[in-house]
Amino acid sequence: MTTHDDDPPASADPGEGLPTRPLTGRGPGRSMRRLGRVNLRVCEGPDRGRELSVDLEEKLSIKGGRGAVNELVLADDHISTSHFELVRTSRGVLLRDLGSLNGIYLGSHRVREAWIEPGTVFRAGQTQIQLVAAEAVEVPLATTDQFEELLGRSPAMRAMFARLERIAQHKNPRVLVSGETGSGKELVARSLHRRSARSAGPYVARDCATIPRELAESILFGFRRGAFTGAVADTRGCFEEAHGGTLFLDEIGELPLELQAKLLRVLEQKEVVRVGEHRPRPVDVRVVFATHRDLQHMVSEGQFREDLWHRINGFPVAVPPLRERDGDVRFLAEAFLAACIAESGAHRVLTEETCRALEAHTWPGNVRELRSVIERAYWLAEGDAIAPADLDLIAEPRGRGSANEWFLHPHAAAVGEFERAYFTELLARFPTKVLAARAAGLTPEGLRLALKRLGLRP
Ligand SMILES: Nc1ncnc2c1ncn2[C@@H]1O[C@H](COP(=O)(O)OP(=O)(O)OP(=O)(O)O)[C@@H](O)[C@H]1O
Repeated sequence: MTTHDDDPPASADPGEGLPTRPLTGRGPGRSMRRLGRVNLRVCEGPDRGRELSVDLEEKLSIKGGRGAVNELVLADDHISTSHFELVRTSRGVLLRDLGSLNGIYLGSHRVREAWIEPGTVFRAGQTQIQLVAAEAVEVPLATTDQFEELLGRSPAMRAMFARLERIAQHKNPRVLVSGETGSGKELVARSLHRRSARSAGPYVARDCATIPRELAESILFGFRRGAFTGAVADTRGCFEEAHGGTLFLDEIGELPLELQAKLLRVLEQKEVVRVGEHRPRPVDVRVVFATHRDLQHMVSEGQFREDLWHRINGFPVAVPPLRERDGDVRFLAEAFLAACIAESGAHRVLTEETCRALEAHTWPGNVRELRSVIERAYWLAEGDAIAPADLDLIAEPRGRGSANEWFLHPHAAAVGEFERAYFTELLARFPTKVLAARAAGLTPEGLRLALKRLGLRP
């Protein structure tokens, strides 16, 4: 996530390297050791002898498969286009099957995912690959527990703040923010804008998942009066609205393929052509993209343009899931509670037991879920102290409790819990919300409303 940013990432243009400035200007940055460079060697199969060395600090994961977009491109016919990945986690290197046809094997065991150590050999198709080394690197940490509106005191978040600080100073970085739903991607974009030299300019946010397909081009690039039925006046698109500032394009993976080509042109030429016009209009916009999907995987599957992926992936920022932020649940809970008190005046406190219940929870809806749990508990609590029962949480990891455990909770809480687990899993399984809605037997609007009701999506 956070890098020694003196070196631009491999996918960035020359000259796009991040400036080497102090991290916050509020004292020297500290650092932590985190998994960094990973070396792989192909020891058996058509690519035998191939070696790969990747900085996981920058790349976050290494993918292997036959598709050209993988870091480790393999010629083995028994390997899928997008076969496996090695991911940096707080526990080490996680090997994960990406839904391949023939699977991955550790010895004779087929595994879906496993933590592997240097020296481990795994097999994909007829190819054997060894994790030769996994080295720790020193990662700078911000010395504050806040980056504009983003709060966090865990090392994972302070490492991200340090990286954001450097990106914010950059003239025109291409930032791709990834992270689970509700983890704070939009807040990253807004905070980057506020910290940048463009902060006096406009900040415009658009969620590509909610733009109707037939209107997408005119919403992004604008249209001329009379260009289509209902186009009653010349109208700017969001690129023009964000001129001089920042445009945040959320859920970029949901943009239809034909529009991805047009978007790429706009990014390269820095000008838009409104629907119904021919005249290009210059736009000076810093675009921050976000996704909760694995875009690289989508590229392998032909669902996302490879050239656009390279174009937008200049500076990847991975927002860690809340469950990987040591100490942040309590810190954020107290901050959200303080905001409720400031707004309505009634004093409440979280008991020690309540804090422990919050920390035991896995937070599939991440910070958004935590925020809505605290806000709900604040209003439901009968006395000054917010008790664990006011949280309406089930202590077991979501969706994995046995049927017997569901009966220990009131019907409404159990159903809500099930629904949150169901929709979180649904979103993780399908590349687009349209497909997710279809699988759930809902309209896209029905899905949106359900997610909103459950506090899983805006
Ligand atoms: N680090 C943080 N500090 C304070 N508030 C946060 C933080 N991260 C997220 N939030 C709050 O959590 C909610 C969800 O954040 P946000 O909308 O940025 O998430 P997201 O990842 O963009 O969600 P989605 O995937 O649904 O688009 C917002 O209310 C936001 O203010």
